[in-house]
Amino acid sequence: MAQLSYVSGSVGLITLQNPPVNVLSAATRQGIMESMKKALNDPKVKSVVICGQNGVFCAGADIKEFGPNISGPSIVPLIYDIEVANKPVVAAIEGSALGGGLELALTCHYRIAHSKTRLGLPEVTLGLLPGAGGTQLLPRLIGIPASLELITTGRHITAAEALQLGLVDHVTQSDTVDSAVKFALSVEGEPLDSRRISKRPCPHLPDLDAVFEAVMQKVRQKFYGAIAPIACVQAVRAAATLPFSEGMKREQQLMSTLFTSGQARALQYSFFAQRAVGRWSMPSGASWNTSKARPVHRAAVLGLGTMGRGITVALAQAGVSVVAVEIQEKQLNEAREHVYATLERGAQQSGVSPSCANITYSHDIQAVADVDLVIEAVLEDLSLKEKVFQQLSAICKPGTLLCSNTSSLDLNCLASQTKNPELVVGMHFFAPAHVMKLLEVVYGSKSSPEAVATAMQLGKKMGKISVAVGNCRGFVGNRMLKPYIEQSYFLLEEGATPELVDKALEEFGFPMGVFRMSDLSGLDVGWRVRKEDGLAEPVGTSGQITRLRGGRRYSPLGDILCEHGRFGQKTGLGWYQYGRPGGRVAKSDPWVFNLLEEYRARLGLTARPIDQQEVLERCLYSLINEGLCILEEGFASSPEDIDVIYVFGYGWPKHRGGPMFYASMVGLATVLERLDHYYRSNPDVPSLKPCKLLRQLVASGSPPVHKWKEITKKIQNRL
Ligand SMILES: CCC/C=C/C(=O)SCCNC(=O)CCNC(=O)[C@H](O)C(C)(C)COP(=O)([O-])OP(=O)([O-])OC[C@H]1O[C@@H](n2cnc3c(N)ncnc32)[C@H](O)[C@@H]1OP(=O)([O-])[O-]
Repeated sequence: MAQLSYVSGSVGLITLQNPPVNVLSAATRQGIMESMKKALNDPKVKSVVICGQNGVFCAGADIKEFGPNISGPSIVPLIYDIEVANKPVVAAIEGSALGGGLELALTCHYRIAHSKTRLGLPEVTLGLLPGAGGTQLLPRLIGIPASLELITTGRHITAAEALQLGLVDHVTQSDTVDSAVKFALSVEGEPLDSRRISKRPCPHLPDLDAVFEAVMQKVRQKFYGAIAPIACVQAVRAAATLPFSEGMKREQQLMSTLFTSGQARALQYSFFAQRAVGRWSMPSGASWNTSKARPVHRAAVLGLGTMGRGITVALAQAGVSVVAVEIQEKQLNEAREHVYATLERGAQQSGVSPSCANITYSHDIQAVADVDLVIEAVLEDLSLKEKVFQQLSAICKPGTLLCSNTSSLDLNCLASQTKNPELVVGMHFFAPAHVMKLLEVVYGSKSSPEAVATAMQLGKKMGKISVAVGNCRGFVGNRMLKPYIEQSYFLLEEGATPELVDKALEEFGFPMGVFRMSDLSGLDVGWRVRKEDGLAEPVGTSGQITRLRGGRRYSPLGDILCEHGRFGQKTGLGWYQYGRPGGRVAKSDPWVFNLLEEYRARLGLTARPIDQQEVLERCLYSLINEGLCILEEGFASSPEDIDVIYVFGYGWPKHRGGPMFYASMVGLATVLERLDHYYRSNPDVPSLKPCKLLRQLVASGSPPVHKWKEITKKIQNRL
């Protein structure tokens, strides 16, 4: 797991060998310890170089080993043996040096990095802090402000930025190990005291208290409810105010609290869940390892509204050549400018040249004739989309994949309009499409595994986290949102205000509560769907309001707002007031309070006090219940799929893992008991009726999330 070899006469070369990313597993730690000892005791060795196998230095501690029973030598003493070594130790960094991997490099006396390396201390994203001395060493090397930024965000930086910050000594474009070995030879015999970072004082900062206070405030706001970023600030403060050994003790204290926290478990679960969704499967048994993706060199985007523009940007940034088609000339010109400006901005931020050359524009649908894949992003109207799919099927070369960005329409209807329904899949992006990480790849009843594999791979190329899901109404994300929104309306009828509901959800950790979010995305979107479904009926002058539609409880409150032209931020009025159309700052609106009072009076409803706990239980547990139904019905293949969708597409707080993980943390029996309770008092709300899978999971002793699949399979086999 770590191998010592001898090069250039006097250099001991220690190579970490733990594929794929050389994490510091027990065996690797043992290997480093033994190799170091051997190299330092060998009189022939005058200097040491540490590198990683296969072009990766080290991705840090082995997250899989985290738990109460870690075996093998612990990291801290191991890497400090390196710092105190009396022979120069040089880190040859390439690929990644992250977390414990960067801490290992920090205890080396010199750091040589390849220009393509990414470095960082991402522990905070796993609910931890850099607990192998990172919080004490980094500030001594690069100063407090830069360390605070890197440690509290976990951001990965380039080698160029690392050089600028003084984190590495030299950046090379050529062979890293060769460069490090040459460098090691050049420093053999030189004094090492000044190279030991722990011996350095932390650079002085005159307004220390003010800096820490400001950062703490920022962190509390930005990572609302997350404990790790706060502990990170506290640990760096220890570096600024205490001697090294005392600072290390403080780091360990803070780390031990985080290590066993529920937030750390949730974030580490999420780390593996993000990777697990790539191992997708379909109910037919087809899966990622039996299906081959086709190459996509040239793609087309059809319809250049907000979504189409974002998708064009994302494709171009991924290096895919794009044909962007918009029938309306004015819209096409606007889109061209918008896409160009977005690419320019993105290029400025990332320091690379913009990818505008990759895009050609056309107002003629025939322009898609020779592309490998089309993403349709026209208006969300079934008959329009059906027509477009008929045209695409006639125009495109044989084998072109036809994808729809629909967020809710039946993919099978679109596929049925084409000659080759097996080539049709959904690619449901989230706005803004070039920013949001999530992509739902939707397979219909005829989609081929090859088509799914291609869309999944293209998503990855675009930097998305792609999740394969089945073709049910609203797919996974929007389907689960429906009962969540429905409950929030019912809560208003019963006595809550938009402010109360939003506060409960925002304190839970959502960036926006349900009403602020509806105002942002536009109330008219849901209204149009409800009208198509025959649910939204005008209240009319008679003032007759029916709260039971199709045998289910229904709240027309959202429809009433739309009838008053209150579509949210874009009209300046929605559940809140925004001062002007397009305004962003939500203010309470007495009009809404009056509406609610009149509405309740008209229906003879008495407002009752509603607390935040009830808001959370009703909104979140009904959403969780829907997620479990989706699993039961096989439209998602694992709880990880659902959790990743919610964290990366719907603002579910990362440190709560996702709805399925959260349910298991709360206790499935509790979720079941509360749903039973609410369903008893609301028998006309089917989404509160606990699903079979939930009952089955509780009856099976509430197994952890990764074991749910066994029970889901049993239910599906019985269905
Ligand atoms: C006192 C202690 C203080 C220190 C704490 C730490 O260091 S905390 C750690 C701080 N470090 C981090 O947070 C770094 C986390 N890692 C990363 O950010 C990325 O993996 C990468 C950028 C290194 C490579 O990206 P890429 O897209 O090329 O590849 P990929 O992402 O697909 O990974 C390939 C495989 O390796 C697996 N695996 C990876 N890392 C770890 C790990 N640390 N552990 C275990 N496993 C890990 C990953 O699950 C996947 O396995 P699968 O699914 O094939 O079975």
